[in-house]
Amino acid sequence: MILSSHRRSISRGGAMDLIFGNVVPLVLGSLGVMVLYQLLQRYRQRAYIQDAVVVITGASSGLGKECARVFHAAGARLILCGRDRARLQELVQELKEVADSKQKTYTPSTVIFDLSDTETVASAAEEILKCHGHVDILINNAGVSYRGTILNTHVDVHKEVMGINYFGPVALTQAILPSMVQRRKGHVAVISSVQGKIAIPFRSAYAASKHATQAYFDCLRAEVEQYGLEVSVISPGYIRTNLSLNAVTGDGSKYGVLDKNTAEGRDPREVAEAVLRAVGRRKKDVLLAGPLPTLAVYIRTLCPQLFFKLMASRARKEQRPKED
Ligand SMILES: NC(=O)C1=CN([C@@H]2O[C@H](COP(=O)(O)OP(=O)(O)OC[C@H]3O[C@@H](n4cnc5c(N)ncnc54)[C@H](OP(=O)(O)O)[C@@H]3O)[C@@H](O)[C@H]2O)C=CC1
Ligand SMILES: CCCCCCCCCCCCCCCC(=O)OCC(=O)COP(=O)(O)O
Repeated sequence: MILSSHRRSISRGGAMDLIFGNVVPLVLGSLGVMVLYQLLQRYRQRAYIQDAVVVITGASSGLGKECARVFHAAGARLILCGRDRARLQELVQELKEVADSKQKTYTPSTVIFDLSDTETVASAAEEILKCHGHVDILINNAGVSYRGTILNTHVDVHKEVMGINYFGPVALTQAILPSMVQRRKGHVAVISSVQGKIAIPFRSAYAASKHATQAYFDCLRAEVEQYGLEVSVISPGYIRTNLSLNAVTGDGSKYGVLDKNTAEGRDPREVAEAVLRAVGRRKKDVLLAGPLPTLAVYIRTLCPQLFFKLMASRARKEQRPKED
């Protein structure tokens, strides 16, 4: 009896030795490595953005405006683009007044142009390049959404949405790209959408433009890696902005409604911070969405038949009240 209790205490002692001698140092060591890795990542992210020349399209409102605020606070030399000179100037004034003792910040420049006019996009790109002689990071953010049934949508509306969301960013990217290739340095980011990965009913023009965006920038990433350039496709879910208010409908008129999904969407500031992290960490493809849209993306890939059924039932349900 005494012997067996002695053996038990020896084996308990052995287990304690194992835990304190091996497991605890291993766990603490791993935690330490993780913390160090995180600190290093944060340092690299800060260094990447500080002093970088960052172009943001659609900076006059919503996510673009918040991106301007967070990239400015992170020390970027901003070039803010949009159609509305007065609203961009107001933002520049606001940013000028924000002084941070810890971070060196710069007064942003502005370039005014309409993305749907590809002729002016080329001259706008020249103006952008003249600001600091080069561009480090181009963030293609501007965009417009759409509401309507395919049956009642004029083909010109599809062209309008593709013009702003697809051909505009393509024209701007291609006008700036040669200078990035020449320097063997540069980063092109684009704000796509969950709808660049799945297509939902009554969003044909918008979802098509975002799918095209995803495909174009995936091709670009593959083609420019050899020159040391980075490409990030960022795909958010609903964000609390004016996107639904500004959406176009099938006849080309403005939708003008703040949808419930948009009103209850993520805070644009939070999304802008996630964009800063994604760009700072040179992420190639980021889905910034909740569990349900993320599940929908997986179902579309792994079980397309189920996805198509779900979308058809969604279309029937959404249309019923309007028809009644
Ligand atoms: N809100 C959401 O739920 C989501 C948004 N996104 C994407 O985020 C991006 C930003 O949209 P968000 O901030 O939400 O919406 P907003 O409507 O608030 O902002 C859109 C911006 O795009 C600019 N823009 C629109 N048309 C043109 C044009 N022809 N030429 C130049 N600029 C133009 C607008 O400028 P102006 O002020 O002159 O109209 C505005 O600054 C878009 O690409 C959108 O698809 C992605 C997922 C979800
Ligand atoms: C048996 C399992 C069932 C699981 C159900 C999953 C199906 C859920 C469908 C979810 C659809 C999500 C759509 C998300 C759309 C979105 O976030 O879009 C972002 C935008 O770009 C918003 O633009 P909009 O103009 O549409 O407001």
